[in-house]
Amino acid sequence: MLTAAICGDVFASPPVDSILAGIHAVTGPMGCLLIVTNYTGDRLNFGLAAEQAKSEGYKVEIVIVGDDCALPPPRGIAGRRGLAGTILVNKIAGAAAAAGLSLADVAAEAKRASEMVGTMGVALSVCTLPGQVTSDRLGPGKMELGLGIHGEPGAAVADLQPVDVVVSHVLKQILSTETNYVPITRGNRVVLMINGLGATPVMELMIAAGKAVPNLQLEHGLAVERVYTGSFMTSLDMAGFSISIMKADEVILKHLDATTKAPHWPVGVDGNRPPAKIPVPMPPSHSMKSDESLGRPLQLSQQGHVLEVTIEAAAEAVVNLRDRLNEWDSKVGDGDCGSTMYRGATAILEDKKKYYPLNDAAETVNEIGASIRRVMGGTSGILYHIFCKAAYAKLKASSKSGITSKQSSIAAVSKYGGATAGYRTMLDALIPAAAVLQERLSAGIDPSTAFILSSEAAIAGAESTKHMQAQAGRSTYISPEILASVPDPGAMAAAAWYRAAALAVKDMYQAS
Ligand SMILES: Nc1ncnc2c1ncn2[C@@H]1O[C@H](COP(=O)(O)OP(=O)(O)O)[C@@H](O)[C@H]1O
Ligand SMILES: O=C[C@H](O)COP(=O)(O)O
Ligand SMILES: [Mg+2]
Ligand SMILES: [Mn+2]
Repeated sequence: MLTAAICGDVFASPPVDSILAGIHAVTGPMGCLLIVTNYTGDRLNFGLAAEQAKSEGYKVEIVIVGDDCALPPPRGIAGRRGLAGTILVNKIAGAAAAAGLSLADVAAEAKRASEMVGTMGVALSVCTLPGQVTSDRLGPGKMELGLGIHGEPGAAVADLQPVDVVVSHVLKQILSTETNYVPITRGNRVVLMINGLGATPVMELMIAAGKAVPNLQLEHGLAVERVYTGSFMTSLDMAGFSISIMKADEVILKHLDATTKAPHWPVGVDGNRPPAKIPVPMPPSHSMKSDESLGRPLQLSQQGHVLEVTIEAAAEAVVNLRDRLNEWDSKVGDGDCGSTMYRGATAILEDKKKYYPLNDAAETVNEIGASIRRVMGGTSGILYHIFCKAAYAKLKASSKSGITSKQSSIAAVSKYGGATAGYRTMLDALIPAAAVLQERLSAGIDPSTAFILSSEAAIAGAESTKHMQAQAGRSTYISPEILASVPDPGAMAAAAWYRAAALAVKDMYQAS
């Protein structure tokens, strides 16, 4: 199956450096195919790692899987979520690679497989994030249809039903001719995967499979060629299962039947081969620069001191907001925004003491990006990494480019993330802040007052996300009724660090 799996923190994409370490560890002359589930954080972190690896001379291709059939095509730019159908794509690509196909051919087979598969799930419980209180949103006797595997609320809540009713509903939805998500019609051959979400006994998965097979045959006129039951793609301790259907032909069946060392693949294990041990080189811990002059200066200039205090204040604001960000994200996303931002903020506070050349604003911003890149992961991590890179480029070109560097950071986040004002993201705090800052500076107001006024615009912009429909990120999968009472966590985080930075600057100028 796979040669390597790159893990992030719970529900967050791994950071670019972890992905690069994986690529470095396993890529030979034939190249490397990255199979990525369709989440913003995954797409961007894997995308940047792939670009970096290519620039180092590696051959890398990416296939993105979005097999979710639970929701109508999303309003915004996020696309369909990657679910358990990805496991079938992994198996097919792995067998194609093991058969000696070229990188381009393996990628083409994986892409074709990803277009043949659809998935939908039903949850009987909400999963528990380590260290967080489990949501009680699912009352007794209820189930969620069309779940996401990251704990976000399902597409619909319904009364518990007998398993045959549930299975029949899910199959209809996957095979719907309205959404036309999978190219499966009567008379086709298919494979079926019943995937446990973490807390469903094998016996119950078998019962679901026992209902699904005759339903596919009799109701939908399909030949069921293979049935896989097991816990392949889980959501921590969630009870429930998902069903994936893939259209099958000889090539797909051959790859699915090929032997594999993967211990949990239910057929084809030919035993007795221990997993290969692959040495993984450690990624560099801060920016790739070998420049000896980088590192914390012994003597801070006045500007260096201001920068240090500002960074501290901004990072501490994020640290203090962790639990509330997680709480908001658990309602309108997957509950990890606070933990992801916290990882970044604590790394910044730690690295600042050793690595940040605080007298040089441009290089310091670059080092902040390096701290973020090393530890954060997730959508926020990669977008803040891009934010810092763009600011660095601008500041390096001219040390007086404070406001234009902010604008080009925002433009870069918008370019790569695909969102803009009104999409219900961090940009709804940052864009109004940059606009007010620009306006006040042009009006001749002193910079620290302009900074304060613009931070008020950031707070107001973040609060205004409560009234926005989501067009980017995970909130696009959440119903408008839930969104209406909760602000976008990424916007609140951006407003909080920006406001704290502005207040710190004001305090320092007032004191001097
Ligand atoms: N395309 C995007 N552009 C800008 N910001 C985005 C985008 N998608 C999501 N976000 C921001 O990211 C925040 C969520 O961050 P995080 O929890 O790290 O993401 P995830 O868990 O989805 O990887 C959202 O609240 C939103 O502000
Ligand atoms: O399994 C988690 C996925 O990597 C989610 O990615 P993301 O939340 O960072 O977009
Ligand atoms: Mg996440
Ligand atoms: Mn999240």
